[in-house]
Amino acid sequence: MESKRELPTCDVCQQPANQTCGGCKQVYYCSRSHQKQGWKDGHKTKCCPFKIQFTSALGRHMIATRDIKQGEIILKEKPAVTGPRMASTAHCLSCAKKLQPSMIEENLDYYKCPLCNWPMCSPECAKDEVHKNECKAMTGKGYKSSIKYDSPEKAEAAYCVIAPLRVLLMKESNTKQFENIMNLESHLDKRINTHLYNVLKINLVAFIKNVIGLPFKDETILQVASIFDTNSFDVRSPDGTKRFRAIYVTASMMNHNCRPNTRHIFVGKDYNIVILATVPIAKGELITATYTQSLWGTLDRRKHLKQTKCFDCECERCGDPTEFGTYLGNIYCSLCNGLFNDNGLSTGAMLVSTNTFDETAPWKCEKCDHYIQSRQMFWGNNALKQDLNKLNKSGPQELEEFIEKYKLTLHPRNHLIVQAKLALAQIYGNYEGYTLPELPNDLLNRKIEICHELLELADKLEPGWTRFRGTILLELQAAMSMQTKREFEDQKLTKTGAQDQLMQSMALLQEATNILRVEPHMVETLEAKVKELSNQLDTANSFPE
Ligand SMILES: C[S@@+](CC[C@H](N)C(=O)[O-])C[C@H]1O[C@@H](n2cnc3c(N)ncnc32)[C@H](O)[C@@H]1O
Repeated sequence: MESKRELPTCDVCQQPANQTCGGCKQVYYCSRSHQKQGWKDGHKTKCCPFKIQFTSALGRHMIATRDIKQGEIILKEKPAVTGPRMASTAHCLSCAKKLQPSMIEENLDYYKCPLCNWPMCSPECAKDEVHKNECKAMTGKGYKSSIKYDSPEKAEAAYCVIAPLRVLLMKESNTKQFENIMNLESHLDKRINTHLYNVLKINLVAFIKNVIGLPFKDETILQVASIFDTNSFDVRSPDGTKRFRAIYVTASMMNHNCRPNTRHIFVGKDYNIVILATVPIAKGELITATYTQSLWGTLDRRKHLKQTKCFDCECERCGDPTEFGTYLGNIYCSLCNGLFNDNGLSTGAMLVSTNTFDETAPWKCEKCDHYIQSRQMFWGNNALKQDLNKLNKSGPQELEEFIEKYKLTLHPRNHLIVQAKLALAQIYGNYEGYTLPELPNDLLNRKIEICHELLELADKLEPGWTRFRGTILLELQAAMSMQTKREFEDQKLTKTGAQDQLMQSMALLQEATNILRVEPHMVETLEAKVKELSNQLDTANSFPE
């Protein structure tokens, strides 16, 4: 016999109901008035287009409870706790600003909190609420920081105590939030015997127990450090002067995917996180973020995820030896190599991993029977990475030479070549001596060509409304507008041709604006760019036919 389906009931009066909340599609109401009442009674703070589920393979993760549109805000959340990074150069403990030493009593030193002696940016910050509890806990036990800062660029390990201390002090001051944080995944069992955690056992545990005298077990103290390592977001102010770690309890329920469907930004003076859908997300789909760099090859991404987040990524991209046909992490086969097409690019075949989920699996040529061991790939990759890191990136010359030097080994979309091209896209058009008006036509064309390549790559690896796409679109439209101006002045373009090209630039700028206008610090720049391009269009329109 068919079982009777239970009728949904109204969240307010528990009577049968047939209307759902439009925001989450999870809660039912019998009428419009009860929907309004439910909203006021507290649904307002709980309504969201996702739910948290659990599976043994993925742990807790976010699932869309309704279709989510591209660009839609999925979640806005305050940080549960913030703190300096594990090892940090001198940063203010309150506002997180990177500090510069100044002359204090004839010595180059930082301004320090008069009570606990940690470097701060000002007396106001020393008195700030964020710092109050830890300052009291330290000075109450007669502790004063005595770190000797050798250089403003040297990261100090002593900072590792601050963020865990803030969480542990919450047990008394904000018990609910303390429990929320302690409920997060830590992977302490996998981290506890690593070198870093052996150091923390000596420094952090001794500081919390012996110096501050807090009655926590060693394991609880290390668990907090491990919760930070697993869940915290790296937060930076738009101008790059402030940098810290923050835990957002709900946002940290987003699992990782190497082709994510969200991005996040931080807004307001409290650095609230805003999670945005970069592509349309269908009801029932996982809502994912990336914990690594999208422009790294699979070997590097999986290694980073294993080391920092303690899991083996088995997403679709990691499972595809060509990374959706981009060959981002691949190199040419040294036997098949040597043939070129008309553009001077190698037409050789690629070496691909025989099992991307096994980092020890050999790599094989797609055309011939040539194999190499995975460790050769690792070594080669690392050697070239070091080569790239050493380059002078204040100008284009060494980056262009790198691309030329490795064109027989690395595909034009190999991640190292892509990183060099990304740097070039910024240099051409922006750096001194290479600003758009100064750029010769061949370099202007080079910038445009690189921007197109990068956008194509982004479509495959991190599609949709990502910050990467928004930024490259801005670079491309600026270069294209300059190209149009020059071609029109050189009479290579008719008035209609110029108008058409400027309209294409405007379409790119519109898309960049749709992507980036949610970032408050971008609004002014975007408005200025729209105004500039509109003026250029008006000028073109005013020319006689
Ligand atoms: C920020 S937490 C995400 C929430 C976590 N799943 C939980 O249950 O608390 C990060 C951890 O989630 C797990 N995780 C995230 N993405 C994953 C994925 N794609 N596959 C397997 N585990 C994943 C890993 O254990 C990782 O260290």
